[in-house]
Amino acid sequence: MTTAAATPAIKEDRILILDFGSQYSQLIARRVRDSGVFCEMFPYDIDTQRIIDFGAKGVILSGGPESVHAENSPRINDAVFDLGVPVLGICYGMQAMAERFGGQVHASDIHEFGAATIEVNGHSQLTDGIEDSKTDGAAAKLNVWMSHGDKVIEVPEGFDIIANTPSCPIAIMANDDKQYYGLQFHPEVTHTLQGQALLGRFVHQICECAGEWTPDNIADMRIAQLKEQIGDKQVLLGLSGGVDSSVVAALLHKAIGDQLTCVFVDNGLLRLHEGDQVMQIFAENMGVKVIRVNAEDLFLNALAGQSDPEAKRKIIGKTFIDVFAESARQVSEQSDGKVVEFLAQGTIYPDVIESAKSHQGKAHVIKSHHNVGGLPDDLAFELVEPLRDLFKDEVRKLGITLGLPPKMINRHPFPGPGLGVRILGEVTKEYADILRQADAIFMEELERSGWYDKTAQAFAVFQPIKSVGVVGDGRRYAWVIALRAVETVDFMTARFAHLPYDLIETVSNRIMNEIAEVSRVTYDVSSKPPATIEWE
Ligand SMILES: Nc1ncnc2c1ncn2[C@@H]1O[C@H](COP(=O)(O)OP(=O)(O)OP(=O)(O)O)[C@@H](O)[C@H]1O
Ligand SMILES: O=c1[nH]c(=O)c2[nH+]cn([C@@H]3O[C@H](COP(=O)(O)O)[C@@H](O)[C@H]3O)c2[nH]1
Ligand SMILES: NC(=O)CC[C@H](N)C(=O)O
Ligand SMILES: [Mg+2]
Repeated sequence: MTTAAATPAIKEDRILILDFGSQYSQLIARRVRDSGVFCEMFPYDIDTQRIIDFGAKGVILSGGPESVHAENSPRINDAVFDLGVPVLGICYGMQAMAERFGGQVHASDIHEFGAATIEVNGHSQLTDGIEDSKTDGAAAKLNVWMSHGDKVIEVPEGFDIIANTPSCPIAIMANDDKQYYGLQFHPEVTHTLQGQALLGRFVHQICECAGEWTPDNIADMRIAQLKEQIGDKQVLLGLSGGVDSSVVAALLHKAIGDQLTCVFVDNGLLRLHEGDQVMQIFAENMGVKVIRVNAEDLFLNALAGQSDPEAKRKIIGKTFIDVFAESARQVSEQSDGKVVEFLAQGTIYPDVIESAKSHQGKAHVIKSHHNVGGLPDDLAFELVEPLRDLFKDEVRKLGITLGLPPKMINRHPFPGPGLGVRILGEVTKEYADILRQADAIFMEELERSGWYDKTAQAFAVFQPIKSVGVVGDGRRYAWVIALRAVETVDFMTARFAHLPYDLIETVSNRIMNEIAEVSRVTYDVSSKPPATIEWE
């Protein structure tokens, strides 16, 4: 029974975003969450049942590249309007709504792109009192950001024209009775100065969502959801000591106490002394039961001879599950034979998106995160993934609320496949030992120079190629280490960190001097996209 956590009966007030393919759709989600309201985005064509089950208090229809006049262009599922909740259409979303209710949309190839000032002449619940500037007696003005070719030229019955620009006669339309609204511009981009105010007005006043998407409330809500999902059953949590699984541990500990057993797997692909550190932190800070499994041989044997990145990820994902299954048997034996039905993981939203298991869009598989795309099809557990819809910065805030130590919260992420995806090609213990030493030197110097906290993630990568060097008049023919450091907020895009040359020089000299098996060090200057953060 491989099941993603089902939508629980206890729900926070929530907004449904239907994505028609705009480049800014993801920003709508961020803005709504920033105003304290939970939301999720789905492709415009998801099943009717899912639209109903989501339990939205309001729906936002995104923009999109298509034209409502084009054959087979996307249409709004009528189930949206049957929900009886307010609907906000943005750009394409507005045009599709106008067309649906009998208005007229004028097709054009010419694009209006960029800043525009609109005049607000009409009144609506959405817009009244929201303005950038107003002189007595004159129309209120809004500075907005447009990106469209088509435009609505006649509003449907029941709608009023609220605002216009010289080139766009209907920049805002509103039907206050039904609470349907259309914006031709993009409120989700920061160039629309009152964009956050308009979205806030929509979700709070019009949809009547409470501003409960705050770390305190998220914690309470998730704990209640976990109690409901798990009942009196036993749960096994894969605990890596990273931010995500530590936050899950804290949530589960609060929700179900000693029905929780954590398993920390030493897969031989961890950083220097990591196993001991994790066990120590958890014994000291968390008061949760943790089993440590030494599975280095198991992982390295399974990986022997494998050099394809996706194959390696799948093997690691499966071996993790094998270890979890064995631990579950042991836990079950120790608790009067009660079967462990649930496996908890610290899966977060970017893991899901990049493994394309998302209900969020039709994204391509970039890489199979071991805990999502790398899971076997015949998983014998029901998954518990309370962070599956959160971004990393939201997880960190939640961790602080739950009282986790800042040192744990501010750790750089470390991928489950660990050094397995930082040793390019085949993984061996020899390579892992060399890489561990190089990585430890890099971390030490980052900490010492204060750059650890200024970068979002940094690590060393083992290159299985040899390069010639000269040491003490002798020839050295040895391996190459790459250093990687990035700046990013959400790990979806990243810029390589502009570390000072002096720091890179210190690290490079130390690595080549202290590790005889390394003859050369390089610095990775690739950003994401087009590169990814990890090399495999
Ligand atoms: N060594 C490990 N032992 C047990 N479970 C693990 C291990 N490594 C990863 N996992 C599981 O896989 C999940 C995803 O790993 P990932 O590295 O993305 O998250 P994390 O380690 O919790 O946090 P971070 O991203 O900050 O490293 C973890 O949350 C955890 O449930
Ligand atoms: O738990 C994980 N399992 C994985 O299989 C995995 N692959 C990448 N990452 C981490 O995800 C973030 C984005 O990485 P990429 O740009 O390489 O996709 C970075 O923070 C990566 O370290 C993983 N985490
Ligand atoms: N940004 C959008 O949603 C654009 C909508 C539509 N494709 C247009 O050009 O008008
Ligand atoms: Mg990790």
